[in-house]
Amino acid sequence: MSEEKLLQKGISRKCCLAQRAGMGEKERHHKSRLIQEKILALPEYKRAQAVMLFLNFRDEVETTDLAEITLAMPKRLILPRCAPRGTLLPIEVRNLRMDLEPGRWGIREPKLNLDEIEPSEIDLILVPGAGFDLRGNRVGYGGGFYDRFFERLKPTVPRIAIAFECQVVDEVPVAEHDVQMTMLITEKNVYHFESRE
Ligand SMILES: Nc1nc2c(c(=O)[nH]1)N(C=O)[C@@H](CNc1ccc(C(=O)N[C@@H](CCC(=O)O)C(=O)O)cc1)CN2
Ligand SMILES: Nc1ncnc2c1ncn2[C@@H]1O[C@H](COP(=O)(O)OP(=O)(O)OP(=O)(O)O)[C@@H](O)[C@H]1O
Repeated sequence: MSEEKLLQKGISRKCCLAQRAGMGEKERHHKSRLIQEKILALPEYKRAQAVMLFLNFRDEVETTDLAEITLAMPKRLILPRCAPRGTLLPIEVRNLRMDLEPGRWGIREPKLNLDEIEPSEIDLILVPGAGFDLRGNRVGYGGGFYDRFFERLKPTVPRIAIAFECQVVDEVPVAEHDVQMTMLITEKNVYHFESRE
């Protein structure tokens, strides 16, 4: 990635995260609930048998209840574990109280003794991010974890980003490796993106 692109991404990330950090606890909780309701109503979610979700850390959209609901449906719940060199391991979780431990950065991650699944088993992936634009571009925390992981999924798997409306900006800088989102869910909207291909 070019020096300039890296710099642009850094600025965009900081800007979006500052917006998100400006929200109060109550506001975040309320908006997270609205986002969860929108996800539960999606045909893509209803259809999916195996859902890859993430558990929120820092001031992200809260996803713990959605994880519990997914297990209760019952659907298969897959959570990411960070591994070296920007790799995400998809691990199946059956019990949120028993199966998690704090990983790098304090993110709640599946324990390593649990089953790692094949990415091809995933029907739907819910994606975190720092900022998004309305073309489906995403900027994350800069680890490149998700872009690398998307390459391992079936191309038909919907990539559904979750964020607060305040994380949506006019334009997010894009690099060659960046994979476009299929949808973005905020507390206000469900955005569908057309594929660039
Ligand atoms: N809830 C959740 N889980 C997730 C992600 C996420 O965005 N949200 N990730 C999405 O990819 C991965 C974790 N990615 C991360 C990448 C960088 C940093 C981070 O704090 N980086 C430092 C700077 C670099 C470093 O220390 O190596 C920083 O920002 O201060 C944190 C998480 C996998 N799990
Ligand atoms: N598919 C890929 N193959 C090789 N390198 C990649 C790939 N995706 C990202 N990278 C590298 O990873 C680093 C971070 O990329 P980028 O800034 O796009 O991450 P991000 O999308 O913000 O992070 P994350 O997905 O962890 O939230 C860059 O140096 C980039 O070149």
